[in-house]
Amino acid sequence: MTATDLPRNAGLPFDPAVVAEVRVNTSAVERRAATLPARRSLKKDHQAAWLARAVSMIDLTTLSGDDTPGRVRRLCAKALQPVRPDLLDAIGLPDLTTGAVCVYHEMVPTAVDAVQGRIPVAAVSTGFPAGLSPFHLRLREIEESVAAGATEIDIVISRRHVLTGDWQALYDETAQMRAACGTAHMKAILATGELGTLKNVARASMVTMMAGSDFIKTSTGKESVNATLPVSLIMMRAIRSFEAMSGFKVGYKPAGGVSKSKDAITYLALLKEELGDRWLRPDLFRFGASSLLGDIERQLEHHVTGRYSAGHRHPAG
Ligand SMILES: O=C[C@H](O)COP(=O)(O)O
Repeated sequence: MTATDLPRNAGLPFDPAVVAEVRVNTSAVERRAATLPARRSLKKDHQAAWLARAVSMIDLTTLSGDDTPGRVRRLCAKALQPVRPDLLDAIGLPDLTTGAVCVYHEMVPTAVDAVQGRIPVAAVSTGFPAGLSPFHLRLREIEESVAAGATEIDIVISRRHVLTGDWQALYDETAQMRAACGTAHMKAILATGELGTLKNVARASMVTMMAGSDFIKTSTGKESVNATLPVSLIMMRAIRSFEAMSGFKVGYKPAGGVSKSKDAITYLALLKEELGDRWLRPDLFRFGASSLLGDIERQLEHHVTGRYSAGHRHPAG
């Protein structure tokens, strides 16, 4: 598990008033998100350091039907040494690893063996990505992933509970999943691209945090719309409200489609502005990404040598 000095989110009893009070000004959110990529709240001179920071917060992911132990071992090797040592030396950084690796349940033993406890192994459990397998089997899958050595579990919520407004059912389901995780940290994937409205994203964020999620995460990477800036703004503000209400800091994980260094920097700038510096650490922030690392390594090489090399020289897995 990632080192942290923070208490885990113990959750709060379900309170329908919290859901009823959620307000979202969609056009203001969209306007603010649209201005972000152009702004420079992270200084350009510090870009290499920010990119290295981003690497330390990647959940390096492979979630494909054709995953093999060989692919997962390569992914883990990359996660343990994500940036070439000569580049790291040149930017004056010591050791660097990604935040975690993220794999399907069946690949957990391979990943656990490959990372040798140096970084956490996260498993997507609970019938990922649709989350429509029988509920008792979803709980069982969590328990088996934890027994196999996963110390982080990325669960998927039942989108229908959001779409039908059954907030109590969403709370109960999430709380039972959190209990099944035991000491493993739980990231609740909202699949925001399937929730219809930003207001639903805000409400689902509050309910899954009340139910004890350690992180809230945007997407499986399999929806037609995955992480976006407006959704991130909404989820970060929900995290801020939840902290004000409960005293607990919950982590944030945008996932799916974040593949460029400049996008990663934009997310970090938003995070810094909305939640502050404490969130800029792997215990409170992760990128769920399969190809972002390759682009960051290219940018770091450019920073050091002034040249770009071909993307295939920096394979992500
Ligand atoms: O959680 C992680 C996502 O599945 C990765 O999505 P990506 O392949 O678009 O980076």
